[in-house]
Amino acid sequence: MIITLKNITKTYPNGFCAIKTLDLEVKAGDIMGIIGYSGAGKSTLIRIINRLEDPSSGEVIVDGCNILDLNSKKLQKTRQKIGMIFQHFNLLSSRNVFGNVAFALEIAGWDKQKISTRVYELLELVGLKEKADFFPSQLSGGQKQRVAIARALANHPKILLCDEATSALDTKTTKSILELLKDIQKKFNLTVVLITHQIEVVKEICNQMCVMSNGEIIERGVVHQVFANPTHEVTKELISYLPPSDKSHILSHIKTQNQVYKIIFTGENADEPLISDVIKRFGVDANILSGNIEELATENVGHLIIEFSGEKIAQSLEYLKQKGLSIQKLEKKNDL
Ligand SMILES: Nc1ncnc2c1ncn2[C@@H]1O[C@H](COP(=O)(O)OP(=O)(O)OP(=O)(O)O)[C@@H](O)[C@H]1O
Repeated sequence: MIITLKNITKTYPNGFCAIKTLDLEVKAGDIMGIIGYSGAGKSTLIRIINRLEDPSSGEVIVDGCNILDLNSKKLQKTRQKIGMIFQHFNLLSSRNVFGNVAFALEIAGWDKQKISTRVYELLELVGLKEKADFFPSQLSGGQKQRVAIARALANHPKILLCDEATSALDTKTTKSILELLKDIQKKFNLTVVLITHQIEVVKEICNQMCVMSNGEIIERGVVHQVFANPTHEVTKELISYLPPSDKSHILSHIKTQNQVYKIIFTGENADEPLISDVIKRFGVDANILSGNIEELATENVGHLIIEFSGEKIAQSLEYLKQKGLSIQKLEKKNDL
């Protein structure tokens, strides 16, 4: 294990207990997602891993060393092996992109020439070589996070801690930052620990996950196993917020045969077994490719994407239309 937390507790000076006895193990090369609602204790936990926060009791073993035993000089050295990125990027506004990344190397005592080579190497890695002279105020959120990632990687860390790294970003930028994190994890065999309140972040890049609630880990395991069989109510609720799944498999059906339809039903006809009805009546086959129900403020709206086969598809569709369902044939990507 590259990170082991044993019997950790944390009570803040005001007497608030943010972490009640907690154990955590992270294997080298894992991408561990720690998810939970606001106030669960996630930030406190991740900050304990690099001792930005000291626990009230317990042990923090990073790469074989109990970091609670280290004096400040040795701790600083160890921290170079643990990069960190934050929700609000924490860049120095008075320094340009180059200067922000160089800062981590200056502190670590690198010589000037080596700093320059390394900074450009890092900016290349995060796709920002052309922006070396820009100041943080001239960058988008996604670009700022790329600078922060470059800075976090400067000293060749073994571990990268991400504190809500995508929470301030829009969906598309979030995706690109998660892609970048995935790539660099692979490239450098990094161990990544990320905290988030967004379940899609865990789904997108983590292989291991822990769910936190009220200062405790209430569920943990391999991501696909927890998703397949969540046991705790909080986990079930978090997973229920996942947006509808990836559409690539539907696209492959659209390409290979053109009897794919989107069927939309609203509140009043949602409860009738209309699909099994048409299968029986018209002898068609219906392969359900996706389905979801959105609970809107006024009414529930359901979408089914179905691939039909059989002789009487036209009659089946006519029947469903008469029952009040809206039907749209899917012929290309943009129809989805
Ligand atoms: N310095 C502090 N002093 C007292 N209480 C604190 C301190 N920092 C955090 N807390 C409390 O500890 C609890 C856990 O906070 P923490 O920030 O770790 O949770 P979180 O899961 O990261 O939530 P969020 O996503 O909102 O930051 C919260 O109730 C918070 O108010």
